[in-house]
Amino acid sequence: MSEILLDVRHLHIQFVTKEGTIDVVNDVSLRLEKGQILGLVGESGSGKSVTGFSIMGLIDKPGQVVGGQILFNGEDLRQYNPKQMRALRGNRMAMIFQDPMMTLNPVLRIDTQMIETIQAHEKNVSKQQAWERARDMLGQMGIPSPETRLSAYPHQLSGGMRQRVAIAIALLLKPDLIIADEPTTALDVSIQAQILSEVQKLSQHYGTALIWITHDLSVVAGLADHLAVMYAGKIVEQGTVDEVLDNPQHPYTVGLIQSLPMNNERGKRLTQIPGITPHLLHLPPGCAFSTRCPRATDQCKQAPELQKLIGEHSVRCFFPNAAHIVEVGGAI
Ligand SMILES: Nc1ncnc2c1ncn2[C@@H]1O[C@H](COP(=O)(O)OP(=O)(O)OP(=O)(O)O)[C@@H](O)[C@H]1O
Repeated sequence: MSEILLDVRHLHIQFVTKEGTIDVVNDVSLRLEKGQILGLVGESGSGKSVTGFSIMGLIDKPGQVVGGQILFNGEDLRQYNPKQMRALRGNRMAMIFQDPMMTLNPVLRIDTQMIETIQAHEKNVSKQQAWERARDMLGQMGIPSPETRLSAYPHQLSGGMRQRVAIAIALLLKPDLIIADEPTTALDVSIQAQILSEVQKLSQHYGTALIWITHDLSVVAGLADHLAVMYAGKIVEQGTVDEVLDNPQHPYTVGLIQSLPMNNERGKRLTQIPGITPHLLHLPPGCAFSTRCPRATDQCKQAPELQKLIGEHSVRCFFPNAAHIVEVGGAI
């Protein structure tokens, strides 16, 4: 039987700004089994990072989780106090960021940082044992001559190496869950591909589940088992990678897939989703995508619920691509 690691139910997060209260994440539900990889995809500002931060208990004023549940190994993290959350972070769950310096301390050598991470969470591990574990983890992250790199300071490493070290630190305590917020976006494509493949191998090896946040569908297409597509704070489509990519139902997902370079003919301009993401304070009534949507009708002035389709697939649209779908369930 599969074991559910993370079960986010109807998450609702608001930011209070001078202009008004904004629902930055609204009715987001996500499930992740142990060891699974979920790609959380959407344009800038769609609420992906805020969702990730809320799972880690890192939402701060003016933001607030105002509704929903975040169940991790069956326990509701919204009931945890800051001390309990700190113990969980770094130990059972970790986060990696676009900028590895969010994880790394610029004035400490890599070995010091890695040994401290292990010894802060595990008693009875000697310095030598911790050093060996650090060395092995750097090696597994594809870092050549890890012994030498361990005595380096972060600024002595390239951007790609720094990110590998940050990922190695996140993996050191073999957490159940890592949330990766665009960690390869700033790197060149070949280094990005190497890092993705190493992370995928290590996640399988250690049974670590991953939420990989990205605006780039092509990054997660070969990495994730499941995809959730966000638009303006809501999940508009989710399912297994094959369900979503082979059979996209929401017009926004269709647009994201069509705009991938691999789906465009050489020499032609890239296909783009028309229009821009509306500001969250000024969303159109009903479906937030309706102003950019080729399928929109008057009905879309009402807000569609997430509808279950076949398998694990679901979509938030009155007019999914689903002429062939025989069994469309009720709202989730
Ligand atoms: N401190 C803050 N105060 C007010 N609004 C915020 C704050 N942090 C985030 N937001 C708003 O929350 C919304 C979601 O932001 P979030 O960073 O989660 O988007 P994203 O999909 O991860 O995009 P990006 O890839 O640009 O980070 C955005 O509209 C953003 O303006």
